Amino acid sequence: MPEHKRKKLMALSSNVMRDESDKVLVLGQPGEEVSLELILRVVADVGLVGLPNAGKSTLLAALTLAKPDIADYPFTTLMPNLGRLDGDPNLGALKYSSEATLADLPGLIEGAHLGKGLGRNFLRHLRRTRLLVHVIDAAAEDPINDYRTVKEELRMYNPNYLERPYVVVLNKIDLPEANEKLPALIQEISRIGCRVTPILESGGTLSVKSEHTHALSLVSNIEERKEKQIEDYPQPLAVVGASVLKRIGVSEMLEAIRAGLRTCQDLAKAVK
Ligand SMILES: Nc1nc2c(ncn2[C@@H]2O[C@H](COP(=O)(O)OP(=O)(O)OP(=O)(O)O)[C@@H](O)[C@H]2O)c(=O)[nH]1
Ligand SMILES: [Mg+2]
Repeated sequence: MPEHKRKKLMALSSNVMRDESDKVLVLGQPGEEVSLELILRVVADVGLVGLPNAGKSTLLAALTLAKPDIADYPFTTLMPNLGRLDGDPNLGALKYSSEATLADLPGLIEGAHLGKGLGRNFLRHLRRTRLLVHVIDAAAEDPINDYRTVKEELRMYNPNYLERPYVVVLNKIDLPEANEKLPALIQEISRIGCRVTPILESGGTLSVKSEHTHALSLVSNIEERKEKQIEDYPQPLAVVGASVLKRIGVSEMLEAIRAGLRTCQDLAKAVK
């Protein structure tokens, strides 16, 4: 380095010194240490939710090429699994617009929003989904209670999740205990999300309104100030019985999911 440049450099910095061979050395500055926690959120169109062992991973494997672990014990899935749903071939050239990514999440249990089971960590993965699919083991002792538990956990984590369009799959109908109660379950689940709300009409007469939750905006202020219960959120777009393991009702289920995705697209267009 020419002498004049070296002088200039030394004048500019207090951290400059020379070694024996007259080389200019610039002293290092103290470094900075940072520890970063990066939070990953998967981007999927459809989120599969349900209690452990309901058959979420089996469903993902039935509809996509994903190969998630499937086993007869709870909490088989510890991290979300993703699978790609092919576009609907009936749509011809529009086929690709009907492709979707499905996320199979770990099972939820009561108290998950407080950290029980696998906790609330994976619930964030639902944030960017457009459609939810509730997977219920219809052969379980009390499937309605299981369904309510999952909805309640979603509500406690983020009430917006209950506003999201959803389809309910009553799984394991190959088992006689599920098959027998299927019609009653479909009826009961379709009803939840459709509270019969007494409202005061403008004339002051009391009437009963059994419409979609959004009608609640009409309800008196006192009613509105109360915390929303799961009955006050939208009804399912569809409730279907299936056995994803034995491939019974899978095409009907797929049609319900595709129709749900179309509804989401229409809703998104309407908002734009
Ligand atoms: N009989 C019957 N069994 C099923 C059906 N679908 C899934 N199973 C079984 O139910 C068990 C649980 O299935 P998984 O797909 O691992 O359930 P999961 O909801 O992903 O469970 P977690 O990952 O623990 O939340 C497995 O033994 C499956 O073979 C079905 O339609 N009928
Ligand atoms: Mg699983």
